[in-house]
Amino acid sequence: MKINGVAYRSVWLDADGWGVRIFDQTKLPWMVEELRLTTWQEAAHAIRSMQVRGAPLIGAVAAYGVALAMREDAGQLDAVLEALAETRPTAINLRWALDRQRAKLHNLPAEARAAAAYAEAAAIADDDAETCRRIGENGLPLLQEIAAKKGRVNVLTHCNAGWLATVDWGTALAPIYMAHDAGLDVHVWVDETRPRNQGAALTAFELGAHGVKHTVIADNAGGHYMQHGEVDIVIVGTDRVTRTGDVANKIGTYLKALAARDNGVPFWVALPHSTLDMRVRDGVAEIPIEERSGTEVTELTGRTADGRIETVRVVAAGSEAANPAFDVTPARLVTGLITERGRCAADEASLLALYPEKA
Ligand SMILES: CSC[C@H]1O[C@H](OP(=O)(O)O)[C@H](O)[C@@H]1O
Repeated sequence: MKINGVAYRSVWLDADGWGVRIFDQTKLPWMVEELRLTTWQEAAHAIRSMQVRGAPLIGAVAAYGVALAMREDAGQLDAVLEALAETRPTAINLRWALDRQRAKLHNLPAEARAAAAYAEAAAIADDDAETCRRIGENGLPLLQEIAAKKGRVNVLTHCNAGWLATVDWGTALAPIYMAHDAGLDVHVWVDETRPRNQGAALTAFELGAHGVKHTVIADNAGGHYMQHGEVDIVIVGTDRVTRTGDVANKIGTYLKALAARDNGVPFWVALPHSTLDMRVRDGVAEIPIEERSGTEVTELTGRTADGRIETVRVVAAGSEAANPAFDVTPARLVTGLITERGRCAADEASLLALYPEKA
């Protein structure tokens, strides 16, 4: 997508053909700062520190991390795959991308691994960009249907599931970009998404850069707007969908789904094939939920009036903080899933009808 009229992906190969470039998303929206990754350890740090985040993007950067490792020492494949897999536990795309690299590289001679790893990483990135574009196409009719009835479409989204969470286009935001580009009057309620503020910092930045009307709201305000008929549809991304349609996503998603159900607001989840985990049936019981540092809750980073980026403590001294980074929305609260292959109900039969090869 575009920043100041210039088209970008969220991860790309540097001009020298081996370094990997990303945006440091911990600096957005205050600074648009590119980083050049040259080692697998730097890729791992970028994922762990959330310089890059978002399930599909995590997978793509990990795949390039494997390529950087093979360029350095092709004999370290198993150790690097294991180390990258440990960077973040919830988004299944990380495992999916690493499994693809393992399958591609494991039986190759060492001298062939680097070129093959870079080719596979590029294929993963290209697959994600095209997959997300098709998610946009398959989600667009949902917005067109609302617009036909009432003119303006008010969408609520949680966290950031835009192009900064994927290689391009995004998942939840892809239909919104396409609706905007098709001339629909679309407005987005952007959950700020405490504690890392991916909504306030990243979704708002993306939508603003694309000219999409949006309003940032406190996470706790979404139910109020649904009660007052201000939300026509909720569309969120996801980090893992089980074979029964349970949805792991940023903490707070479950509460939005409850409010949506209570107010008769459709609750849709957008995902690429790489986010499906058909090994899991019960998402609440089986999906590992990442516990991040409590300092993400007790501290807040922002820009001062004179332009300095500062971090301040926002919690009483001495108080502890807990910080689960995701929750699981049971399939029963999900209206439907938007995928690159079409839309379907959040249940096993519907998913297998779309993805028969995953039976
Ligand atoms: C398109 S996947 C986006 C998904 O990933 C985010 O988590 P994080 O920012 O911690 O990587 C969030 O759950 C988004 O919905």
